[in-house]
Amino acid sequence: MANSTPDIIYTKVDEAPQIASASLLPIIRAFASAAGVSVGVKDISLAGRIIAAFSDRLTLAQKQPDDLAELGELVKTPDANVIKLPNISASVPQLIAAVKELQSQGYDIPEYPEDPQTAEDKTVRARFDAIKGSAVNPVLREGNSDRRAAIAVKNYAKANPHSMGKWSADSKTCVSTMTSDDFRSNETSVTLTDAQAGLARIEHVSADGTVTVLKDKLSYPAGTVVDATFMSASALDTFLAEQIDASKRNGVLFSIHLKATMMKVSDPIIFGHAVRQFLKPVFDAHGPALAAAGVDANSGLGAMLERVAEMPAGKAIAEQIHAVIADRAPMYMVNSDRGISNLHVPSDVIIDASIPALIRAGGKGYGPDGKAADTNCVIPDSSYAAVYDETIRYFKETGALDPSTAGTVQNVGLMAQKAEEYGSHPTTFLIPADGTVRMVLENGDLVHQHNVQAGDIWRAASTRKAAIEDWVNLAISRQKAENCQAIFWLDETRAHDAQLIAYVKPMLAAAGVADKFQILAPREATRLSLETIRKGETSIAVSGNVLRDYLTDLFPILELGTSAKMLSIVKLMNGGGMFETGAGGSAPKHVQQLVEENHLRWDSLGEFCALGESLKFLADAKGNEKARVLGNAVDVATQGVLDHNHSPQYNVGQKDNRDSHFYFALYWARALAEQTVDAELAAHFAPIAQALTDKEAVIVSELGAAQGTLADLGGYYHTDDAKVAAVMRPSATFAEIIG
Ligand SMILES: NC(=O)C1=CN([C@@H]2O[C@H](COP(=O)(O)OP(=O)(O)OC[C@H]3O[C@@H](n4cnc5c(N)ncnc54)[C@H](OP(=O)(O)O)[C@@H]3O)[C@@H](O)[C@H]2O)C=CC1
Ligand SMILES: O=C(O)CCC(=O)C(=O)O
Ligand SMILES: [Mg+2]
Repeated sequence: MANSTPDIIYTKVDEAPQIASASLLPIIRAFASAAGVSVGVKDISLAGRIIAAFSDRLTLAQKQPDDLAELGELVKTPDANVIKLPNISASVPQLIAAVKELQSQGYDIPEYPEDPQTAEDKTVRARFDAIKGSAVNPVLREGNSDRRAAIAVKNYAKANPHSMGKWSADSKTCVSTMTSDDFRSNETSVTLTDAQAGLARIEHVSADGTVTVLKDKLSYPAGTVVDATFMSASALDTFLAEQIDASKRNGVLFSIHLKATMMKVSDPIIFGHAVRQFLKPVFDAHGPALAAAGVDANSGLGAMLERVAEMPAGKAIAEQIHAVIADRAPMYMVNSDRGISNLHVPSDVIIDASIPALIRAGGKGYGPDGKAADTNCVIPDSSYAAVYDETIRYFKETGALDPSTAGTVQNVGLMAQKAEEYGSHPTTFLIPADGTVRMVLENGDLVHQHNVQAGDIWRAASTRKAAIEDWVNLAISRQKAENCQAIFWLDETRAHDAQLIAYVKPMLAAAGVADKFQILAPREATRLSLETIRKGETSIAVSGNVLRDYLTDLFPILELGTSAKMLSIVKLMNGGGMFETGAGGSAPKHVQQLVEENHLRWDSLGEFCALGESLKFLADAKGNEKARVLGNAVDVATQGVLDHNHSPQYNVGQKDNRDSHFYFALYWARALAEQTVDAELAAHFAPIAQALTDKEAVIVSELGAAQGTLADLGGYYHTDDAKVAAVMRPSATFAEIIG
């Protein structure tokens, strides 16, 4: 692969970032080619992954190679230089919608078997399961995470603070979480000794002694931290029922926040419990009929209403559903205009983005009446809920953060080699019958054992020694570079964290930097970090994988207004580099606005930051000095876009993504024309910079004229490249100069 691999791999993804790429990537390729830098593309989109998985059923013209598998190999080599945009981690409703769209385009993709019975259905289902949920990031993230705001971005945010909702001390907004029998409370954890290294299996032993192997041939090297835990279904139901009642009693919106995408096995099941508890009278009255009609609560109220509409007695059931909803506490809405509630689609409310947005708004969510209201934020598992609880308490006490003076929380996140809960998908099980679940090692040691009941969710997760050590070393080097407060967000009273602390403390001591770090449980770390940034100072959060995810949305959304502007570097453990674009997702709402008004408010600042880093990495890795010149000029261009306020705005008629790309190209070309390190590049870009300068008014007017109409993308999950290009490159003048 090495010789034919392009210098940089850009990723084809979904939704807003993919549409933005239709405008940005031609610019990047044109500029890079002037320096002899090749930029390839690998398709990791949801549609692309479905097509690759079922290529055996497709025509030659339709077939696609498995780009994700190829990239998964590449990131394990020192040659890797990947710009990774956010992709859809699909929930079942999204997967079904994508299949339907591909079928309508003539692709012979099978239906998603919701309840596979035959051997063939089970094979199909296994292929879909490999595509479902967070199926890309765990494969590509062969390194730990370094996410922070670049200094220019942070300074811009201070000079141009975003609006923040006001907090009042008597806000009724709160976080509610379980106090027992959840993943946090039931967790056990061990670090495997040399004698314990090797294979492991997970088995279920039913009350009558029948042993069923749930998973075999797990392979753990010595030093791996292996956890196991479960969430009790009955405790969960009791908790949810209480919270649904409490929300009504306290006059607040009911909301539930999960990560049904990334935690693709456990969280859809928990979401399904919430749907069933909220609509308990309906399920009590019609449970068997609903099941017979194919209703799966895990797929949400939206899919349920569709199925109910097809039932003979559907009208009466639908009426009962609406009557129950009317009688309950009002629900936190995804889109009140369209009647889309928190419980409609499991992937609509994703905790890392949803709670920070609510906190940014002063603790308000939107109710069914379209009005902002105080909200009960239900987070069933208590492992990380304290972070949000403490943030909300802090703002109630002290008022909102002021982005014009706030400091920053950076993150060093443990995520390599599918660390922690992140990699638990193949070892998470919905328990079929009462009994025990145990993990047994090759040497016969029984390392975990839990008494479980039917319906409980049991899961194991592992974290490898090499990943942990790499993470601690990254923390040490980042703390040294910033010379600021650094906190390991680890709770010594939690089973898993205690094992990590046993790694962290000796490593810090050996490096002579124990005094530079604190180790604090999430609640205490949250409080101290908020106090630190309120003083305008910097803190580094050194965290596990889930907190990496949560904190790199929470703090950026408070400090910068969005996590889209983050610098997000994955230093791959085998020497390569992966540069993620921002810390946010694929912004589905943005596509809707583009289709309706031909305005794309996606901000590509994350792509600009990643591109600069990728080019400079290329220069270091391959001794390509032209790439360094290009990379340094990217930084100047990014600063120019910020300084001159050319970032996309919210509303139609204002500047959008395409305008920001034009200005990025203009400033990039100027910086290249003006630099004196490489005369050849300066000579190449001088006329381009001149042409872009001369034609600025024409180009801006051509871009502006495109807005305010419907935009045809030729699809949602599997768009038509030519149609998207026509929408995203409406300025003939600009396209001609870029070439
Ligand atoms: N790295 C990855 O691959 C990731 C993938 N995802 C996936 O993305 C999808 C959506 O997830 P969700 O949790 O809704 O999070 P998103 O980050 O996509 O959306 C939340 C909101 O963040 C704002 N936003 C995010 N990125 C940008 C940007 N570049 N420019 C401007 N605004 C931005 C928008 O707010 P507003 O509308 O207020 O402007 C948006 O509506 C899911 O399929 C999820 O699995 C999510 C996170 C990371
Ligand atoms: O992999 C995913 O599903 C989401 C990842 C994510 O949200 C993040 O890394 O910030
Ligand atoms: Mg995230």
